[in-house]
Amino acid sequence: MTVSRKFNEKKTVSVLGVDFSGGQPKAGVDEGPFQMIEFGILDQIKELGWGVEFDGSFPNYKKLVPVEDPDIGNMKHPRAVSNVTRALARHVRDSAMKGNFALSLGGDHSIAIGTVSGTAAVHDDFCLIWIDAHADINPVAETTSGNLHGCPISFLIDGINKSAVPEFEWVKPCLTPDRLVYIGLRDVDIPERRIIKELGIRAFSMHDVDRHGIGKVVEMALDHVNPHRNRPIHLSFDVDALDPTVAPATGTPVRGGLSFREGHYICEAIAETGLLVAMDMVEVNPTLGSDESLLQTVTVGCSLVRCALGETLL
Ligand SMILES: NC(=[NH2+])NCCC[C@H](N)C(=O)O
Ligand SMILES: [Mn+2]
Ligand SMILES: [Mn+2]
Repeated sequence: MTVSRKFNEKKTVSVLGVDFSGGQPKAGVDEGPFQMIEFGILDQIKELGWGVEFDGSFPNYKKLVPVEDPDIGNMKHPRAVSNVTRALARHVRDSAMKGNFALSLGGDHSIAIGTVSGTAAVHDDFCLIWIDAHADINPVAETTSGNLHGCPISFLIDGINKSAVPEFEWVKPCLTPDRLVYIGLRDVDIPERRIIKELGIRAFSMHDVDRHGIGKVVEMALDHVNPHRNRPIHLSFDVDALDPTVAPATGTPVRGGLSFREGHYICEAIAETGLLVAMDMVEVNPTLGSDESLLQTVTVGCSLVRCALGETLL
């Protein structure tokens, strides 16, 4: 049975700028939200007919980064990631509670520990659509890089991290494997492959995009996580899902990614469902590469957000 539910009736976006880079080693990704705001994302959202709630003094996440933060096992900056994502989870939850669309501008992808937890606190039957070159589901005991932006989903699904990390005890597993789907994968680590297989997580790699075309892939992805089109959707978009020729300014680029149109198509098709309640736009690193590649990447990040808010729907 298809239950019709209405989201976003308020048509208001809470914009959360997450100036955080501690989930990976390259400085600059914390500048992502400033750049997108400078580029005019707030006015662009208003022009689409949405109200915008934005706390201009957002560069507060950095303040939550402790001075001393030694590794725990292989994990780098664990307390910083925990503190920031914990605060962010509350902000996203409070926004969702008000009936707002929660737009989180990163920052590296570790912030999804917080954004997804925040969505889950209000929309317990949500599904998660993860657009990325990477699977970001490394168990913290098995990450070889130790960078927590490669691990966020391992905290969100019960049983992936075998032993509890006290610093992250606040994170409640809030997602089931059947409510997660990936699109764009092409650089997946060995432990990640095992988990995807073991848990039966549906993953559409670039190979699948080539084979079926993006239209069919998005349809299959939605049929899987949202068969009755009644679950609220959280979209977590890592800009490195796009091909590096389209989005060069990012910390872990991987060749052979989504085209400009494929990336935008995903956002448009999800917007069309009317079920999108939250979005993350992450891994935009304006300090990597030339001025031109910075502008290109910030521009594409903003236009993906606009498409997810319905810009290109007639
Ligand atoms: N959000 C990202 N860009 N993640 C990249 C992760 C790369 C690699 N799998 C790692 O765990 O280190
Ligand atoms: Mn990635
Ligand atoms: Mn990612």
